Parts: sequence; structure tokens; C-alpha cells
Amino acid sequence: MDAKNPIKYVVVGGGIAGVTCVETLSVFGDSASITLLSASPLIKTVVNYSKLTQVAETFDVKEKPIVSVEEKNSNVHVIQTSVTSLSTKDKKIYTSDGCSITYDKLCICTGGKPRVIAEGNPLVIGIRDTESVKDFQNKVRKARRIVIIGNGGIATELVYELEGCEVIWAIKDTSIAHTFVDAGAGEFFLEHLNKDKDKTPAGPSKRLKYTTAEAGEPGIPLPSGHDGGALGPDWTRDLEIRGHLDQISHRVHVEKGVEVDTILSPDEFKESGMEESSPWSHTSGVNNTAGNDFLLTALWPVYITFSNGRVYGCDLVVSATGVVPNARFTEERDGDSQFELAEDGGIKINSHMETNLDSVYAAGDVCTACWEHSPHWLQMRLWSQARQMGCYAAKCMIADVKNEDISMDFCFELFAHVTTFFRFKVVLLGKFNGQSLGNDYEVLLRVTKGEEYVKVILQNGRLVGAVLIGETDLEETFENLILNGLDLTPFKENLLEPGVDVEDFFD
Ligand SMILES: Cc1cc2nc3c(=O)[nH]c(=O)nc-3n(C[C@H](O)[C@H](O)[C@H](O)COP(=O)(O)OP(=O)(O)OC[C@H]3O[C@@H](n4cnc5c(N)ncnc54)[C@H](O)[C@@H]3O)c2cc1C
Ligand SMILES: NC(=O)C1=CN([C@@H]2O[C@H](COP(=O)(O)OP(=O)(O)OC[C@H]3O[C@@H](n4cnc5c(N)ncnc54)[C@H](OP(=O)(O)O)[C@@H]3O)[C@@H](O)[C@H]2O)C=CC1
Repeated sequence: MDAKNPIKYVVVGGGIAGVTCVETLSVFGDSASITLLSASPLIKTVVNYSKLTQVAETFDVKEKPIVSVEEKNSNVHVIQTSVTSLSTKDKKIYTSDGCSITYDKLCICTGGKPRVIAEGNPLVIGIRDTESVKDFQNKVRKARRIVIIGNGGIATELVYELEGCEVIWAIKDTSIAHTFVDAGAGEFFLEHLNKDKDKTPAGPSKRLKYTTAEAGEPGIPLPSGHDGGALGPDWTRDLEIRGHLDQISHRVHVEKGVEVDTILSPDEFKESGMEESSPWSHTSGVNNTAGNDFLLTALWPVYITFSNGRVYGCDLVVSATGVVPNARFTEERDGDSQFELAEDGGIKINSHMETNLDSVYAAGDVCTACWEHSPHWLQMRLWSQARQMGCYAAKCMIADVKNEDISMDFCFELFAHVTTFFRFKVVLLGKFNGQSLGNDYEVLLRVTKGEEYVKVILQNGRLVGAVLIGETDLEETFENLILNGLDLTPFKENLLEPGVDVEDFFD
């Protein structure tokens, strides 16, 4: 490495993983040449970073024009372009505008796209970036009824925020928010589903604030139709997501334990001879005081049939059914440049964030962590993990260039996620849902209706996971207990006792 012939780092993707990777390279990469390539004109950066505990972190995410990375880091060059292929033989990547760029070390941070059922149907949409939200906002304005499919982050946030239309929330499971919380916590949330939002507690330490620069402002071109970076914390904040019906503030029906069978056009529905079901004629999560006579309609623009035989008509379907990693480029260059993919479609990476391809690393939603995980960590496609992976990938690339050893970053020791659902602060730690523990664990619970839900998971007397909903103030203590592996058998009975200050207990 010398000043005349600097090491060339190239990072693809202007989401949180790519930008964090570039910023870390810029700080620690000595006099390297660093290039960031991103398809979208806006990038995501982290501001107001703070640690809630050793591992759990909160930060604001700011969307900025791509050139801001160059302005902030003088050794970084940014190009707004789409990478179409890669040749590991020549150590070159090729872009949609016909250019090629050589690299010594390359990091792929191309994120993911929504996994949409019935892709191509304009009435079935997925949500990922600013542009897709704008499309959704426009369509929702005319909607009287929306069906939301999926039981993860997007669906859980959207059902709470959507007003001015009926919402049918179709989930495969028997409890809500199942990707994040267990059935008990789902039950805890359920009573807030149709509640007047003003009466629901608003956690004072509301989560990470997501701020957005307005596309169209000077220096910020309107999105070009390329996939932008994924939205994130508080994406529904300050967004007017309102349907067509003034009569309705908030009305959600949960259709549990179902999968989508078919999606039908009005003509197909007519021909099928099926009868439309009424969401409000049976139970679960229904607030049907107003009746729905004003929704009597000859035909809906789209019909959806479920595995339980029910059929609902609606104006729009939101497919909040997860993420598909953007792991393949649009063109193939040489046969040796194919990534090995994991079962979930992510690029496989080892404990040094390396892919199967020489000198090519990956970070964020695009990758699947294939190293042997610490007993208390699991991968989920989240902001915090994308940021942590981007940072660690940069350090791994630098260590490789310098021929230095690098040990796994501490953040991969313990899973920690801080978010908000139904206005409750939610902290998830370790194997919070007993993931991969089989039946070999014990659960302790403390629930105060409408206030808090505390669940801890013990294995062999040791704390291995926790779900903390509400202002519990227990995250730091429980994180420490998970990390130090203390045998809690003698204290088990008192661990969640109200009035006991758990922290003092172990001092
Ligand atoms: C609606 C929504 C709400 C969310 N809320 C939360 C939340 O509350 N908390 C949380 O922790 N996580 C949340 N997430 C998840 C979080 O946003 C993602 O995990 C995270 O943003 C992933 O970052 P990334 O950098 O890996 O990918 P992305 O943000 O998807 O960035 C990928 C980048 O790669 C670029 N790109 C793609 N292909 C190419 C190419 N061929 N050439 C050049 N550039 C390319 C894209 O333009 C983009 O800039 C949410 C996600 C969504 C969609
Ligand atoms: N507050 C937060 O932390 C938020 C995080 N996010 C993140 O953004 C990304 C996108 O969110 P989202 O789309 O909600 O993804 P998630 O992975 O959170 O949830 C996807 C949901 O869709 C279900 N699903 C998958 N396929 C089907 C299908 N064919 N029919 C019915 N249901 C199906 C899944 O069930 P199953 O698992 O059983 O397959 C799961 O319940 C995720 O990485 C998520 O973690 C998004 C919003 C908020």
C-alpha cells in the first residue's frame, strides 16, 4: 500500500450497510481510495447514535443526497449508478452506463426487495423505499378497504397506523406480530389494535427517529425508479396514510391462521360463483360498532381467497411478506463470479464477512451470516444489524489488506433489537422467542395489562432471552445476566417479582 498506488475499496449500495462500511473505511483505511456506488440518489446515514445498553443501540437515520458522503469524507468518491455484473477474474465491476471499475476489495451491500405475493398485479403492493411508500400513499387515498398479508414488522406497524379505511389483517399464525413476539405478547398488543390511539401509552423514549430529506429539494433529485434504500424506524411517522372513508378512524379485523389461496379480478370472482365473506360478522380484533353499510359495493377491484374458505373484496392488497436479498446482478459476466447463496436467498458470508468469491465481502440485508453464531445471537434483517455488519465488514477488509488478525465484533455476541409496536417500547434480547432451543427452556412472565409485558427465557437456570414491552427499565440488567451466564436458579422465584429491584438484587 502506498500513496501513489492506494488500495481500492469499492462498496456497492447506499443503504445503511454500505454507507456505514464506506464511513468506517474512510476513518480506518489509511490513504485508501474508496468508491461508493449506489443505484439510488439518496443514501442513509446514522445520526444521534447512542447505546441503550452494551449491545442495544438507538440512532436516528437521515436520508441525504448521495454526494453528501463525498462532502463528509474527502477520500470517498461516490457514483450514482447501478452495478450490473462482476468479474472476479479481472477484479472489476460493470455498471448500467457501460463503465467498469476495478477493485482490490469489494463489499456488496445491495440490500433486499420486498417479497411480494402476486408480483406484477398493480393492486398488490410491497413497501420498501420512499418511492414505494409514495405509491402506497396515493393508492390508499382512494381505498375503502385494504387487506394486509404478513405478520412481521411492516404489517404490525401498518395496521396500527392506517386510518380512514377498513383493514383486514391476514396472518398465517394464531397470534399477531408473530415474527417478533410470542402469542402472549401478541395477546397483550391485541387489545390496542382497535383502540383510540390517543389513549394508548406513548413510550417517552420513543424509538429511533427517522428523518427524511425531501426528494425534490435543491440537490436532491427525485428518485429515478431504481430501488432506494429500505425505510426504517418511524417510517410511518409524519406520513399521512389515510384511506377514503371519513366515517372510519380505525377498524381492523384479524383473519388468523390463514394463507392466501388466490387473488382474483372482479370478473374472475364473478365467474367463480363464490360468495364474499363479511369480515365483521365474526370475532377477533373487531370493532364493529358503526356497521359497514356504506361499504356495500357491486364489485371490488380485487378479491382474495383464503385457505379457510373465506373470500374478501378490497381496493388494495399490501404484501408485507418479508424480504428477498438483492443477491444477483442483472447480467452474468464470467461463470466464476456467482455467489453462493443460502436457503433464504442471501449471499453466504463467513465470520470475516467474506463471500465465496475472492476479495468480495457482503453486509446488510443482502447477506446471510453463515458462521457459527454465538448462543445468544441470531440474524434478522434490521437496521442495527445492517449498520453493525457494514462497520465490521470494513474492518475485516482493512485487516485483510494489512494481514492482521481480527476477532468477531462484540455486537454479534448478543441479539438486541429496540423498536416500538402499538406505541409500546419493545426490547428483544438474545433468544427472545426461544429460537433454536427446542423445548428445553423455561419461561417466566410478568404482565400488567395495558402497561408492560416482561418475558424471560431460562435454560439450565441461565437467562438466554427476554421480551420487554413497556417502560420496564430492565434491558441493561437482563443483557448483563444473559452475557455473564449467571446461574439464576436460587433467585428464580424473585426475578420478576413486582417491587423487587432486580439490579440491586445482583449487586
Ligand atoms: C418499511 C420498512 C420499515 C422498517 N423498519 C425498521 C425498523 O423499525 N427497525 C429496524 O431495525 N429495521 C427496519 N427495517 C429494516 C431495515 O430498514 C433494513 O434492514 C436495512 O435498511 C437494510 O439496510 P441495507 O443497507 O442492507 O439495505 P438497503 O437499505 O436496502 O440498501 C441497499 C442499497 O443498495 C442499492 N442497490 C441495490 N442494488 C444495486 C445495484 N445493482 N447497484 C448499485 N446499487 C444497488 C440500493 O439503491 C440501496 O441504496 C424496515 C424496513 C422497511 C422496508
Ligand atoms: N419495527 C421493526 O423492527 C420493523 C422491521 N422491519 C423489517 O423490514 C423487513 C420487511 O418487513 P416485513 O415485510 O414485515 O417482513 P418480516 O420478515 O418482518 O415479516 C414477514 C411476514 O410475512 C409472513 N409471510 C411470508 N410469506 C408469506 C405468505 N406467502 N403468505 C402469508 N404470510 C407470509 C411471514 O411469516 P413466516 O415468518 O411464518 O414465513 C412473516 O410473518 C424485515 O426485515 C423486517 O424485520 C419492518 C418494519 C418494522
